[in-house]
Amino acid sequence: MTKQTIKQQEQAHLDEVVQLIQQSEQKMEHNMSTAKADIKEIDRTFGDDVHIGMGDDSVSMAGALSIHQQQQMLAERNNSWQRSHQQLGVLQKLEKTPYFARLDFQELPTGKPETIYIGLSSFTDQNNKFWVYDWRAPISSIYYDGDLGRISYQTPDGQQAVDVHLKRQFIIADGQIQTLYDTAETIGDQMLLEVLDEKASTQMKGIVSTIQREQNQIIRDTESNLLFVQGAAGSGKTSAIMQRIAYLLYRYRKKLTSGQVLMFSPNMLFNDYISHVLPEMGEQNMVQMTYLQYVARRLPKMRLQTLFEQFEQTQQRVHDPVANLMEDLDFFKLETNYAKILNSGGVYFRDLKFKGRVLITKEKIAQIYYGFGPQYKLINRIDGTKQQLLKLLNQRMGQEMRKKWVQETIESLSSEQLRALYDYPDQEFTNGDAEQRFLARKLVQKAFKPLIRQIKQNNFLNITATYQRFLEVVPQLVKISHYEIKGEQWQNHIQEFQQNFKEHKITINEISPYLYLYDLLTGYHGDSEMKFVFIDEIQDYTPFQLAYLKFNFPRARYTMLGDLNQSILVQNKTNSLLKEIARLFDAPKVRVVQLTHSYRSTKQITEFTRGLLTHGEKIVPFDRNGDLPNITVSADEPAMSQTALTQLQQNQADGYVTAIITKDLAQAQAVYERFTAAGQKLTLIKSENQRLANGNLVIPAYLAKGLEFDAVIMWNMSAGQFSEDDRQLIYTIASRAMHRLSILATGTLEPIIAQVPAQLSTQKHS
Ligand SMILES: Nc1ncnc2c1ncn2[C@@H]1O[C@H](COP(=O)(O)OP(=O)(O)OP(=O)(O)O)[C@@H](O)[C@H]1O
Repeated sequence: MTKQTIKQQEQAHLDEVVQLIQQSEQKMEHNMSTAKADIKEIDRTFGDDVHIGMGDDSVSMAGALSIHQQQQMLAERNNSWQRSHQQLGVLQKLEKTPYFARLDFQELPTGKPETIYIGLSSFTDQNNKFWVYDWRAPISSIYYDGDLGRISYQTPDGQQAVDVHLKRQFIIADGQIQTLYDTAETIGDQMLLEVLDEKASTQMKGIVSTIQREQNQIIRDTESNLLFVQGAAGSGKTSAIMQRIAYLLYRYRKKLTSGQVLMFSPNMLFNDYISHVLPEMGEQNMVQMTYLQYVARRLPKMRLQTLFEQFEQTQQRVHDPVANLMEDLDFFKLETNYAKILNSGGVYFRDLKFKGRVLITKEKIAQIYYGFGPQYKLINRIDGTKQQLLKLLNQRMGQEMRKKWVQETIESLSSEQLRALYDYPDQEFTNGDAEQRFLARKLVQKAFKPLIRQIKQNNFLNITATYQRFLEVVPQLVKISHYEIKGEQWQNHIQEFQQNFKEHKITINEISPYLYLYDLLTGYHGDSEMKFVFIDEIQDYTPFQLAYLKFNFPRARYTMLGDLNQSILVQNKTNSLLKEIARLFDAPKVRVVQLTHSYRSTKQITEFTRGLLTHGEKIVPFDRNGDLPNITVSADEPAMSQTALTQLQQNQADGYVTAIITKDLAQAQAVYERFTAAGQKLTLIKSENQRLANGNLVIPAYLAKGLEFDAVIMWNMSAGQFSEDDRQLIYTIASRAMHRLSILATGTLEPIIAQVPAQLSTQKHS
């Protein structure tokens, strides 16, 4: 059959499917309008009935019954409307692109030949005939996993073998087949090439139709408790986890809600970037947060270091042994063990005060807390203390009732306020004294309420003093010299913590151990509702933070993704990170997947960026061609600006949107000002709270994390700007470019860039 005839036949099939989808849409619209009319009708009758029932100030029995029935009907109709509305949304998407692949196969050993089509979601007609299969259905996995021939796939009843005869891919737009490929007849992946050649946008794209085999393992993994994905820049880690979430929501659809899936992402800008992917696939978004947000909301009165400050600090910090210790898994363990010591001493308390007076002293509280026997755990101790304190408070009630303020308050109350204190109107008392006592008790009870709340919320614990004490004894618990920390350095650290605390500030390194100690003391066991936790850009987390997350979501299965070549916030530690994390999980349930292919950039850009790394051998570029990266070394800054401007205009003429990426915010700001003064329109991205704008941007490196752009201009890659520790930062910046990469410098080029083999780029001076 000629390609043309095949296309005609496929178009005829597509037309049939589109028509059926349209019929289904009409049915949904009809359902919606009936539901709407019913709702209106019920509303009207509902109103009438209430009116009838209101005759004697209370609703009659008959009225009440029908109201109840009608409310139920109303809810049912509303649900029906909602359901149809949602299904209509899916159908409307499906109508434009009903499917992207066709498979012809035969179940082995004795099945009949079958043909199925695969799309974003399934579509069945009135007779329950499947016209389109959801890409997440078990059978669809043969599209992603296999070539032609014999292959088996996992069904709910076990493995099923099939013989695949045909695997056809389609690009369909608005119900028309643009192109189709039979994968056996193409070299490389044509469809992938077409998709990757497209322009970047401010929203991440779904990759359902071109998921690669190595990515599919990640998406469909249901066995691992820790799935650790190491992948080069642009290898589709983030894309794959978005698909994985959609897959899990489908696979466990009755048991898992999107609220039980949590994703930690590098910054909020990135959250915005990926926020459309799941809704596009007809699923709700998971819960999304940054680590900073997660910990900061536990201490709302403290000011936590921002991402910006954290980045600037990492830049300045050459080698900080104190931070190295505090970021370590050993420190987490040390703290865990310290909790045992706290059973015999070391917990500090606060006085419980009432109207400026100390009602229960901290010494008294300590006596209660440590009065429980050694068999008590911290959680029992705190519970026991709470109970005793509440009891004590109750005993103090009698004393308090005799205080002058009580009598004075009673006298000052209006008769209305007094009435509000009685249990019921016209309450009777044996005599005036009894009434006075009753009122006094009521008043004191009311006044004690905040105190009771404080007790229940553990406010009698002095967590800061307890934490500080912990820091003080650290040198007795561990040889800090092993971490190259001098006694004096540790003392300085404690003072810094104290000083910060006075100013209501806390650093990112301190907040996790601080909260962990609080959790240990109060017996918090974490949120066991969360079923799946995803952590993107894992290389920017410390082992301590990861251990703390694991503690917070003890029943969750974890997917962690990262590129150990791209760590920009944590230095020196990345190689041991995986080993350290794996120690937190059961070895048989840990799976490590390496993604080696890089899809984002052209072959030329990937080969160049690979050259920036000392261990970049494992990165395999996708065979998509473009210009060699161009490097221009200018004599001075004005010349560099001019080169940037010319490049920007060239990119624009070629239809590429450009991001100028700078080392830090100050430089981004300077570029922005200079370009705006020269009349060039540019958006400055200076905070993660911003939205990504369309058009050309200037953005500091730490905010460009995880994003991608048609063209990237790396600003000021001059010698002296960076240190050897910044190799990963430079790699991260360069690997944001999809189609074109330009590198600018003044004077001498940064050595890390200069050592990349000369044939991988073009170079000139200006
Ligand atoms: N299977 C695929 N089909 C089509 N496009 C893909 C596929 N895999 C990755 N891509 C594209 O490659 C680009 C990079 O993907 P993604 O951002 O997920 O990579 P990443 O590994 O998270 O990168 P980084 O670590 O550099 O941020 C995106 O444009 C994505 O759409």
